[in-house]
Amino acid sequence: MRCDQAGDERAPVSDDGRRGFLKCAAGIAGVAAATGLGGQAAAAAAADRSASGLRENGGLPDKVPFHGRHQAGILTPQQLFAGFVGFDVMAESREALTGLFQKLTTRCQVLTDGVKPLDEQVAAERPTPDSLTITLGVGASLFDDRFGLSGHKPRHLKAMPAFPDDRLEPARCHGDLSLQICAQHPDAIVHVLRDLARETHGLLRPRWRADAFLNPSRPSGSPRTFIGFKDGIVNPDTGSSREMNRLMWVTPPCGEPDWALGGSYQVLRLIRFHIEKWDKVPVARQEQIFGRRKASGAPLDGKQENDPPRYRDDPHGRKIPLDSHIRLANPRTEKTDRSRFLRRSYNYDQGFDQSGRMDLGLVFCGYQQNPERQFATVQRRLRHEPLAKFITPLGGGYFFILPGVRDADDWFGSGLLKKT
Ligand SMILES: C=CC1=C(C)c2cc3[nH]c(cc4nc(cc5[nH]c(cc1n2)c(C)c5CCC(=O)O)C(CCC(=O)O)=C4C)c(C)c3C=C
Ligand SMILES: [Fe+2]
Repeated sequence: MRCDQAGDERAPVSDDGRRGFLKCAAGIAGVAAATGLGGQAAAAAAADRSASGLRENGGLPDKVPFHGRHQAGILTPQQLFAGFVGFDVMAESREALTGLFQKLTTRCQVLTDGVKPLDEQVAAERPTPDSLTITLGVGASLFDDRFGLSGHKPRHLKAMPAFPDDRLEPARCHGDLSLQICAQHPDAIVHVLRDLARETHGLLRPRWRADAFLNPSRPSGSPRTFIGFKDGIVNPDTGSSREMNRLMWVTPPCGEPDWALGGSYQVLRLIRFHIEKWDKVPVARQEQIFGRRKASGAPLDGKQENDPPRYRDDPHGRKIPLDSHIRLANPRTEKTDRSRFLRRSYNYDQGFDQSGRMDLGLVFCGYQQNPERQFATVQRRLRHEPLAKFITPLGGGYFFILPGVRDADDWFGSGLLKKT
């Protein structure tokens, strides 16, 4: 089957409920998969790292390997803080663009090895890796006529369209490049941005930025968004390379250019909550809107967070409403199986707006093989969901996450810029 075919699903619907308790191990395996370790070596490395305190760091190594077939920061278990930035490229020639990508490669490699503050008075401090990952994407606009790349655009890359009910602000959308910078402390993200501003001076102009973070698990399990429900409970199995090759990575025969193999599509959506309105809704109604219990995160037909909802036993939606968020987002049928994708979202809080309303919400971040087959299909299913009244998408973009930098001789976009 080609990567863009949505229906005719032959693979069995996988058992999402199993994943929750495997999440930490899957995260570890995910790191191994991302770095090219396979099978027993990965398991041994995972065991080694758990023994050396990996668990205390949320399943994250202090230093996330930079080199690999895929970029870090996708299968990597989520760090606590994230900065998402859209940039325009100011380079004026193909050579300057190549130089920019090479410079970004060097700096990202050095920084993930250990973030060193630029300030002179603290420069003597030992650099700390802080589980930093920097994940680079390219937007459709990079493939215009400036750099001779127009015939080489990834097949499904286009500017993010406005969906019904979106109120997209141009100043918070799109970009030639995207950076997702994730670390265990917010200052690491600022140091990365300062370093890149200095090192790429004149070549990049920021368009928009969203700083975001994970809330702590309360009292346990998946963290909660500001809407109060646990989020990120169900995701594809990052420990399964078969699942990742079906849902995440650009793999043959996707009809994608060769240079793009090993990459992935990133969908970013800055979604504001109308939290004052939401807070007036009784909890029982909120639970119907999501299809899960607010306190435990369990589906309305289950007891625990990781219990899989059993839609087949509830065809009329008496327990889990047919229009609930989880049921529309993932109906768990054979036909909808290939529209699943990996969510890696964070919360934002930007204080109050001019009317005194709280300006907070979600930096929704999804990774997938094909944004039309996956994100957009799910988004269309969610169109008339009751949650839509309480949220407004304001920004974001579609980006293609470049394949990983293989080794010290390789650089971001080498396949694209060398060959074309
Ligand atoms: C188009 C895709 C999605 C958008 C946009 C989206 C927005 C959004 N979601 C929440 C909160 C939750 N989402 C949950 C599950 C969930 N959401 C999507 C997709 C989109 N969400 C998917 C595919 C799923 C998984 C469904 C499943 O497989 O069962 C949940 C439940 C917990 C969980 O599984 O993570 C919550 C809570 C908000 C607040 C929001 C917009 C602001
Ligand atoms: Fe959701």
